[in-house]
Amino acid sequence: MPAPENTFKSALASGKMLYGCWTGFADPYATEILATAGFDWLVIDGEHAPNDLRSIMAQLQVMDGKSSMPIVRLPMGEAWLIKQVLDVGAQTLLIPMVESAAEARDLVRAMRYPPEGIRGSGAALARASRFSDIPDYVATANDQMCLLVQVETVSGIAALEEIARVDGVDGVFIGPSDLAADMGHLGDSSRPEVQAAIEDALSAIRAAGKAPGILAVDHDTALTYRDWGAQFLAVGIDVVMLATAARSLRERWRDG
Ligand SMILES: O=C(O)C(=O)C[C@H](O)[C@@H](O)CO
Repeated sequence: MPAPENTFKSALASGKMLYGCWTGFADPYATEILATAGFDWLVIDGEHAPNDLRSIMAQLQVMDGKSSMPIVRLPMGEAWLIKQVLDVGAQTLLIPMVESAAEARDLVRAMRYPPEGIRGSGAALARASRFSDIPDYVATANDQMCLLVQVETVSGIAALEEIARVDGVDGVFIGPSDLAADMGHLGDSSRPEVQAAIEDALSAIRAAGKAPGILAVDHDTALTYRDWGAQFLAVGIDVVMLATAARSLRERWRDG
């Protein structure tokens, strides 16, 4: 029995449009609710949400068997972190702040067992192998790994084509907030020069034969990014949805 199919990787390769949502509560109960909404994918955010290895694992557990496919974002692309999160069952990783093809190649190797890579072989006790219930897990896991790199700095954009063409990079996510910040427009990704950079980047990723991804919580902006070629498109953040709805409800009763 081989390693479980990475259905997100398969869907990405099919070219299908995939709509996603960010999860930031770092709680399996909230993620389980979100997984009933019908999104194609959910990001379990280990960069900007208070997640740790156990909370990431708990969210992977509640997503098992759901139609929404999990993507785990790590705070940085460190090999030891990648080893741990793959062993608890992640198959698709989103790694922020990638700025060179060399970094991307290192990430590909960190996600794969030898000889293709350096992933430590501890599958015997790992959730990923169903605790050794998948006897040929180590022999088949590499093919199910899906790497999404985030390009979100001026340096990263300059190296975008080389990064996208790295064998083993399945998709490139453009981070509008961090890119705007690095371009000198902290907090404002709507600036024309930032938008131009995003449009060119999404096009270049497609030209390299890889899947472009991005996030936009504003509906019209998300439509624009889809028109510009985004294939895995995040259209919401759970924390923002709750906070916005709660404040709006209270405002409706402000004057009784
Ligand atoms: O730079 C960005 O934009 C992203 O990487 C997405 C954000 O990190 C996401 O957390 C929403 O703010």
